[in-house]
Parts: sequence; C-alpha cells; structure tokens
Amino acid sequence: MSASAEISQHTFASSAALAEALAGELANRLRKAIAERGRALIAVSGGSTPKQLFDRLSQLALDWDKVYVTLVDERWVPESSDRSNARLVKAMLLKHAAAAAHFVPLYEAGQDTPEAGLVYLQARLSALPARFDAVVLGMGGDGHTASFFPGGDHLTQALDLQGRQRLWPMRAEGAGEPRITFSLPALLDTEALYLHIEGAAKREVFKQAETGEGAGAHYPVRAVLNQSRTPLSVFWSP
Ligand SMILES: O=C(O)[C@H](O)[C@@H](O)[C@H](O)[C@H](O)COP(=O)(O)O
Repeated sequence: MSASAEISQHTFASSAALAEALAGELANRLRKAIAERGRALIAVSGGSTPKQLFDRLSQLALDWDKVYVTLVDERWVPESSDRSNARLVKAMLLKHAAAAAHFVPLYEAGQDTPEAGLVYLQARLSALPARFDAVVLGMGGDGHTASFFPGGDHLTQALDLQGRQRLWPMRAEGAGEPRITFSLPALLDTEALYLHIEGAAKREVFKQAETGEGAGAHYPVRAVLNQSRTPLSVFWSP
C-alpha cells in the first residue's frame, strides 16, 4: 500500500478570498523564517492561477530584503516571452513592498536548452539553503504539478523520492516548450507545502487524483498526495 500525505483542505467562496488568506499564511511563514534564520526561501508556481495571490502578497509588510523567491518550475523561454514564469513573478509579485525581495531565476539567458542551463542554475541554488520555508504548487487540468507532466521524459527521475538531483529538464507533449523543474523530493523539503487550485474542473481532477479512479490513476500530482514526508494544505476556490 502506498503512503498518503496528511492533507488539509481550505475552501473559499472566491479567488479574492483565497488570495487574501493564502497571502497572509505565506507572509507569516516568511516572517517566522526570518525571525528564526535571518532569511526566508519560497518557491512559487507560474501559470495563470497565482496572479491575484502574488498581487496580494506583494503588498504585505515583512522584511522583503531578507526573502529569496524562486519558482517550482520554469518554461525554457527568455524573460521577454509572455510564457516566462520569471516575467510573471517580476510583474505580479516583485513589486510594492516585495520589490526588495531577491529573485532566483530557473532560466539562464544564452543557453538554448535546460540541459545546457542546468549547471548555472545549480551554482545559483548552491548559495541558498536546500530547505524551503514555503512551496506553492499549482495543478493543470491534465493532472500535472510543477513540470511533472504525464509522459514527461524525466518524470520517473523527477518523482523518485530517493533521487539526489534537485532540478530536472522536462519535455512532454502537454508542456509546450522544454521546461526545468525542481524534483519532488526537493519540493517536499519545505516547512510548508501548498497546492493552490481554482475552478470546478480542477477540483474534479484533484478528486480523481486523490481516489486514483479513472484517468486519476495517471495524474502526476498523485505523487504529492501519495507521500508521507510532508503535509499538504490544499487551497481551493471556484
Ligand atoms: O509553469 C507552469 O505552468 C506551472 O508552474 C504549472 O505547474 C502550473 O502551476 C499549472 O500548469 C497550472 O497552471 P494554470 O494556473 O495556468 O492553470
């Protein structure tokens, strides 16, 4: 029998209410880390869902100059592309009070592939603690989370809980461009783990992933649910 994560569900009436609550929760995590260790490290997801959350979080008061922000995954495109998660984070999160935060990108300009960029990213990450203070995952309608895509070329390695490599290139039919993603064990190495999903369709996908019924059996997000290393807080709104 596979292990299952301790899951707490937080349901909100609107995406605005969710953004407000999750931003407050994340700010508290960051403040606590700064009080205990002098700095804080958070990994966030890209895509369209977190925009409101980022906007809200960016306005909360904390010692942002002690906060390091990175991504759980990135599309291998320059920041000038509107597919770039770095571009999104810079536009929506690193503003207002949060403009003082340090951004740690998962992309290296001038390197054509994630494989070629890997060594630069690893060097950048080696200056930071391995353990995150907070990780915010999203989920796609195909059951992917981070860049753990169904049929991904490095999916098995990226999901291996015993794996030592923290970043993996990922190519998959549903991924669009090549990607780079933190591995599952790297993302589970966090003080707090969140899954932020919105809309009835994604709630259905999540339920299928939880039960493993039908298509749900093959959803990569199941790997986050079927582990006992890190409790998961699920934030959902219509
Ligand atoms: O770069 C990305 O695409 C993400 O980090 C990805 O894992 C995202 O969280 C989901 O695809 C949900 O995306 P939406 O919010 O756009 O539905």
